[in-house]
Amino acid sequence: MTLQQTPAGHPADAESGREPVVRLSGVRRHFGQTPAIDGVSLTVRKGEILGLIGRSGAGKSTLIRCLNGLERPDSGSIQIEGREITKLSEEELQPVRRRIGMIFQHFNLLSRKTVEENIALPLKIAGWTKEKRLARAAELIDLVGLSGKARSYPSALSGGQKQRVGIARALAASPALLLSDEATSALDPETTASILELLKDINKRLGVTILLITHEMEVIRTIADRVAVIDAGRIVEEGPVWSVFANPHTETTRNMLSGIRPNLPPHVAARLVGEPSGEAILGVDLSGPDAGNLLAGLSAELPDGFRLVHGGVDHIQQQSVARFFIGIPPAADALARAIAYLQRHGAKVEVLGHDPRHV
Ligand SMILES: Nc1ncnc2c1ncn2[C@@H]1O[C@H](COP(=O)(O)OP(=O)(O)OP(=O)(O)O)[C@@H](O)[C@H]1O
Repeated sequence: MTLQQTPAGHPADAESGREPVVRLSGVRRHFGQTPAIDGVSLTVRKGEILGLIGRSGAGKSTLIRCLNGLERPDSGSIQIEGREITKLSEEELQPVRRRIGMIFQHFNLLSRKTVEENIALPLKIAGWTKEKRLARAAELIDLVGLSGKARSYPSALSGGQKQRVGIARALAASPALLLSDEATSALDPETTASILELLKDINKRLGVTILLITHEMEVIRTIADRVAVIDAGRIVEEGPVWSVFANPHTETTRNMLSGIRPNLPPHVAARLVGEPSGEAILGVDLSGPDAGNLLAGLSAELPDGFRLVHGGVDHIQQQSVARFFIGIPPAADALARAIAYLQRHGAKVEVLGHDPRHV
């Protein structure tokens, strides 16, 4: 069994003590026979970053539209800061929408307005005076690292800078929730990293709650506290990011993780056979403080040693998450000893087959 420890002081510890900003319960939305959202229950708590990940067509956009009242669910409950929104009129929805700041994949900036005007726009709509709007915009321009760009137009900005304007605009009216809809999907890896760092920094410094919708696990890995996986309109898995990475329970999650989690190299997998012939190839998963020392201990346990085929130790939310593929030589009791040792240390072990090339 893989250890399921929660690191001391991690946000997940305090989760139950924090009030929900968003609470969905049994939300359904069908389009004809197609269930876009099929009974989703999900809570985003104050101050956390929840990553919602799913493939194209999984139901992410429909969920966002239900959250900001653009779409009404067929059934179920949606609460924003404790207020049920599913039955509200258009007019009653306005103040609720102002509690949600949104950032978009293509930034949605007004090209004829300057950076400060774009940022101040939600405040103009909310009735702030010009003086207050510009003071708030100046504060936010500094916060998102765009000092000196107040009078620039979007066309003079890079993609990353445009998204910084989008973030500042979303934060202008101090929303309860920042809803990020594929906000880094149009950016290169380096710019993505800097935008995610900014979001994390804002979350830490201002305590802003973030719901991050993405189809990229790397985004979740970089900044989320918890992850929920959506597939065909249902939440199929949910938990602290390190825990879901260490021990994904569903095929959907494993597929979404496949690009960033070590896998047995295909050329090795192709030559594995079932009958004991040559090295036994083991898949080993372990998370927690022992993960980094596991192989050193195994080598002391096996007089003929073993072969590291692939894998390593990852560090997610200050947790060590190890995933190795190792070859155990076909010596007398080596396989049984290796499995006993690994399981004694809490690792999840799977015999994947035998490699006749290594005898
Ligand atoms: N207005 C609509 N009319 C009919 N079907 C719809 C409508 N909106 C969404 N759907 C269907 O609902 C399902 C979920 O779609 P949705 O757009 O919410 O997924 P998604 O996860 O956001 O996908 P993507 O990442 O590609 O935007 C899909 O099968 C889609 O075809």
